Amino acid sequence: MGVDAGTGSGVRCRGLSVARGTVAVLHEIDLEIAQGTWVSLVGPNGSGKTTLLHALAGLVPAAGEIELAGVRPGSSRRRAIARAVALMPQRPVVPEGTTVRELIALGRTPHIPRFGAETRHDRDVIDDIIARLDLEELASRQATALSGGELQRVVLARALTQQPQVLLLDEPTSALDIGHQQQVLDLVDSLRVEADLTVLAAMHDLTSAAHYGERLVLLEQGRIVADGKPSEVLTEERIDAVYGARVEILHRADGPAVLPLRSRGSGS
Ligand SMILES: Nc1ncnc2c1ncn2[C@@H]1O[C@H](COP(=O)(O)OP(=O)(O)OP(=O)(O)O)[C@@H](O)[C@H]1O
Repeated sequence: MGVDAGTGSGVRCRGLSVARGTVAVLHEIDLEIAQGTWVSLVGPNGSGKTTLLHALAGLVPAAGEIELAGVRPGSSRRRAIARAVALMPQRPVVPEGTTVRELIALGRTPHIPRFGAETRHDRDVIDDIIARLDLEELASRQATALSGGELQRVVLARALTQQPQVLLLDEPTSALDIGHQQQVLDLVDSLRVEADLTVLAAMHDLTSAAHYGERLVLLEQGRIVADGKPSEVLTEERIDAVYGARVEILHRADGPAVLPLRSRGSGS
């Protein structure tokens, strides 16, 4: 069965399954994301969020049909995939001896012809993203000497200079303070609007996931167990059943907020 035409620059997968060794990690995932939409991917530790993002990016072998922005990770050329799709990994690999600017500039690689050099346009894209993430003061530093939160913003900058049509984010704010969390999520959202970018972001903070994603996809043990508007997916009963967590959902105008509750009898 082929993937239907017409995903535009969105994401579509059908029957996506991934096995690690003999263990099935993702089971027949069907997912369709319209171009320009932000979908937040949530689920407990080990539910398969990273594996799904890596399978969509073509980094792990997967069975099933996958198409992102018109490319198929299993059969398209690496360069074509890299022009269409950027992944911000949870655990970035930083080459020794690389400055922050050099690391960010790597995002332009798929746009620079082989044996070619950075053009004025490439430099403008890099400078714009560096400015929008307030990274100017870090630009000449060694990337290996950054704090966890600084590195996370630099790795996002690299993904953004790639100017992808689909952006896959793996817990993009896990190391960031609350101010930088807002800065990063607001920047991604404004780029989504400006460039009609499609965003799939694995996030543990359910409130942020609900406020930025117009849709939430909830994974549990490698299967999608809920997919819909944040207010539909995030119920107290479901969070208890899937995460084993007691929470209160606060219904706010800009989306549900998830308040963890201290268990009765804990503390003094
Ligand atoms: N290379 C691997 N070899 C064996 N098992 C793996 C491998 N990579 C992932 N897994 C297993 O696959 C399952 C899904 O892992 P994955 O990292 O996708 O989950 P996750 O939802 O991103 O988790 P977290 O929220 O903890 O980051 C886990 O049980 C994990 O141990």
